[in-house]
Amino acid sequence: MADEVCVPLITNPSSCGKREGRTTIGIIGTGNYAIALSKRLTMTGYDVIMASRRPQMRETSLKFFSDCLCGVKVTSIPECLRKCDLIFVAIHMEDFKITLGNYLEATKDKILVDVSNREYRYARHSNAELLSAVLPNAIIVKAFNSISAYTMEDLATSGGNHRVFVASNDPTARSKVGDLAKCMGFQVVDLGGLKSARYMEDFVLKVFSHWKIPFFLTFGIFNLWSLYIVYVCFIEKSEFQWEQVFLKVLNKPLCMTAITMLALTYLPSHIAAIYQIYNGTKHKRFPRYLDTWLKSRKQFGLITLFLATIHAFASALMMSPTYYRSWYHTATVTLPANASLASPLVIPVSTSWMVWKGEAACLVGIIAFVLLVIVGLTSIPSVGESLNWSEWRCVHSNLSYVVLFLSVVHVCIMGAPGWLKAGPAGAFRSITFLSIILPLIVLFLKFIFVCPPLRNYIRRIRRGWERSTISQNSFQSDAVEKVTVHNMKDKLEVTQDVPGTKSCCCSDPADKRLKSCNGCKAGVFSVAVQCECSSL
Ligand SMILES: NC(=O)C1=CN([C@@H]2O[C@H](COP(=O)(O)OP(=O)(O)OC[C@H]3O[C@@H](n4cnc5c(N)ncnc54)[C@H](OP(=O)(O)O)[C@@H]3O)[C@@H](O)[C@H]2O)C=CC1
Ligand SMILES: [Fe+3]
Repeated sequence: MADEVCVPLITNPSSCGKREGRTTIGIIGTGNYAIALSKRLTMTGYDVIMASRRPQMRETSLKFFSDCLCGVKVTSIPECLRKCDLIFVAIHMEDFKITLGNYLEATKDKILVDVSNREYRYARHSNAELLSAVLPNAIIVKAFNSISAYTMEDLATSGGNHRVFVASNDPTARSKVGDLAKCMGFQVVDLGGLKSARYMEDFVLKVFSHWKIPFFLTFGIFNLWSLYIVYVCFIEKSEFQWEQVFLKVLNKPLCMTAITMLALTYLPSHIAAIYQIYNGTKHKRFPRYLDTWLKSRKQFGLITLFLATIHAFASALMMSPTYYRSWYHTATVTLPANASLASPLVIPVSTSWMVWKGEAACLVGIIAFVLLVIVGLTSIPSVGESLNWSEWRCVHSNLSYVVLFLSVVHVCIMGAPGWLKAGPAGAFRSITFLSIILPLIVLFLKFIFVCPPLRNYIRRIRRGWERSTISQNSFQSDAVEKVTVHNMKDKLEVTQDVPGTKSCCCSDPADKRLKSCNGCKAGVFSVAVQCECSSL
């Protein structure tokens, strides 16, 4: 942070009014955002001039409403533009032309910071570009639009987003505003030219953008499991009463959806690994679906936690021999023979003692749930930031698989006795068995990828090693053979004057990666031959 930019904070309120020699920042507008900005700038140690269309009237009302604006002057817009070189434009986009359109000369070479937001997404031009068109002589910087007035005013306690994106076509102005934002206590992200303002304005209008796909997928999976469970429990077996649908029956698809979502949280990283092994590089982009899936893993995990929590509460509420008969011991009550009973009547009665199955399923379920909560807690930014990289990796790469494994064990304990009774045909159709297929695939992939040959191979790829580079190097180091390669549309022209087998290389102009060439078989290539290139 440059010293000349970052002026000291005001620690003594009596220094208000004695601020000679300090940078003065202008703010056009006297609304909520302008007030919040002026408070933060004043707290940071800047002098502030607010500009209003009716300065006298606004000065009185501002003094009346806010006692924190000591020393902030309210002037007319032309005076503010004359006195300040850096001015925030804290008015609505619709008012740019009508309020500022006449100040073409006054804004010449002034840095105007546009903080405005739009009401709708996907506008053809950003507000900042519009301001730039209204005031072509000014240097427009887009910044602070993602910071609410509340966060701006009370940075220490609001807990909001503290990242300020900055965009401008003028790099000096961009860094000046960036320095100012840093002095105000924000983290700065430089987004380059003013075109980025479109993204900045769109970004604040997105509503739970990362949650849509995970939410709809969860909804779909939950409905599929529910339909299957309703079919099995009500149509096929008539096992339950309709009045049990709210807790006992819905608890099953909740559990199944939770374990499926947990598996889907970890599956994309394995698919990514398969892609990287197939491509022999980490520098090739993943397909769009995988990219989105990888970015949504946190949402998948949090949805799992949400479903698992409901499942845990619902199960705890129903924990009785009435609901889970097979989890409890049964005792027998024998009625002696009498006039109406020829022989003694033996009636089985459930006791409140659990059998091993109930106790084991509860224990494993509780451990899995608590560990899942721990994994979920580390996805809270403040908790995650307190972990170092190894700790974070340990939680998300190892502990989370322990959760998946324990969840599978939990389901197996509940389902296995039934599978044995039902035989292979019945077991394959059971709800418990079907729900662990995907988690087992994920655990199997994890096992494969932690085994040394593949683990080392993926590690090399992720550290930048490329399979095609190696084949190129070995090809180039073979100095005896004279091979000339002409890269033309996936075709290779080879001239070779040494007999024997030669695997040659060519590059694919489309993806700029080297590929192996299968066309060069054994033989003497005394004339140029053409061969097709294919991926390794
Ligand atoms: N509030 C917030 O949390 C955030 C706001 N922003 C952006 O900051 C800007 C200001 O927002 P906010 O302070 O909440 O809005 P307000 O409605 O509270 O204030 C707008 C101000 O614009 C001034 N103004 C200038 N020209 C006109 C005009 N022609 N018609 C009406 N008013 C005019 C007015 O001041 P006067 O009458 O003294 O001239 C008025 O006080 C907006 O572009 C908004 O998108 C960005 C991020 C967060
Ligand atoms: Fe369970």
